[in-house]
Amino acid sequence: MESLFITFEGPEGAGKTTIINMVTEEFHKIGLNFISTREPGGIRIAENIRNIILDPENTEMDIRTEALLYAAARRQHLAEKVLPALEEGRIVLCDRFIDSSLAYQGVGRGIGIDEIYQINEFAINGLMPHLTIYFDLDPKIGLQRVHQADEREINRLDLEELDFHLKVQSGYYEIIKREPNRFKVIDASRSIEEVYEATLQAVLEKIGH
Ligand SMILES: Nc1ncnc2c1ncn2[C@@H]1O[C@H](COP(=O)(O)OP(=O)(O)OP(=O)(O)O)[C@@H](O)[C@H]1O
Ligand SMILES: Cc1cn([C@H]2C[C@H](O)[C@@H](COP(=O)(O)O)O2)c(=O)[nH]c1=O
Repeated sequence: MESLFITFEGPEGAGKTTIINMVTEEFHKIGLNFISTREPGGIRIAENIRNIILDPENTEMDIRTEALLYAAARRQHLAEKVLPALEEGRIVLCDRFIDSSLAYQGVGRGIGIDEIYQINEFAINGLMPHLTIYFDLDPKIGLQRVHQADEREINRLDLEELDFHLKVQSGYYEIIKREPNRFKVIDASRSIEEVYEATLQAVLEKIGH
């Protein structure tokens, strides 16, 4: 089977982790050759960078430093984990990728989508996802879910004002408008089961299964 790079995007608490775990279980059952990973993180160095970025105590972090740290974590994760898996012909499921930087740093922080793309181009060297699932959810509902979830630690980005998260959402909408063919938008306000079914269908269709 041909390698495929599939990413999952959306606001806080949209259900990405929940649904990726369910898709992963199904992929194991079907016997697909895949890995499931996340950004920022997925490997030791990138998890260390993640801890620095998301530590609620790091309130003094400059927004460009933040953007560069996400890009650095992305590069290491690609070099160490994603690219080798793709080269071996595997499917890669990734919780967040460059679109998070474009939406959060580009629009949420106000640096600009094109500026953030430029610094990330050095990290990704042309690699873009074949399919990106966007979990569409009102950021207010997503934040409520996150604050109610016992297992989820509240990080520095979660603590941003609602206005920041609304800007992030508008950033995602702008990126989707620019590249409509790469995205599959899924209504994430439905039940977990419904969101899972819609996601699985979109992913299997892309894989040709
Ligand atoms: N469709 C849904 N309806 C109601 N609750 C949901 C739904 N999907 C996920 N949840 C719950 O919302 C919380 C956040 O879900 P999850 O961690 O999967 O989101 P996420 O998109 O990975 O969030 P983040 O990116 O902020 O880590 C969890 O408690 C999860 O059980
Ligand atoms: C990759 C990436 C992520 N972010 C933000 C988005 C979230 O607030 C956190 C990651 O936490 P999650 O629980 O794993 O979703 O980081 C970002 O601002 N820019 C990025 O490039």
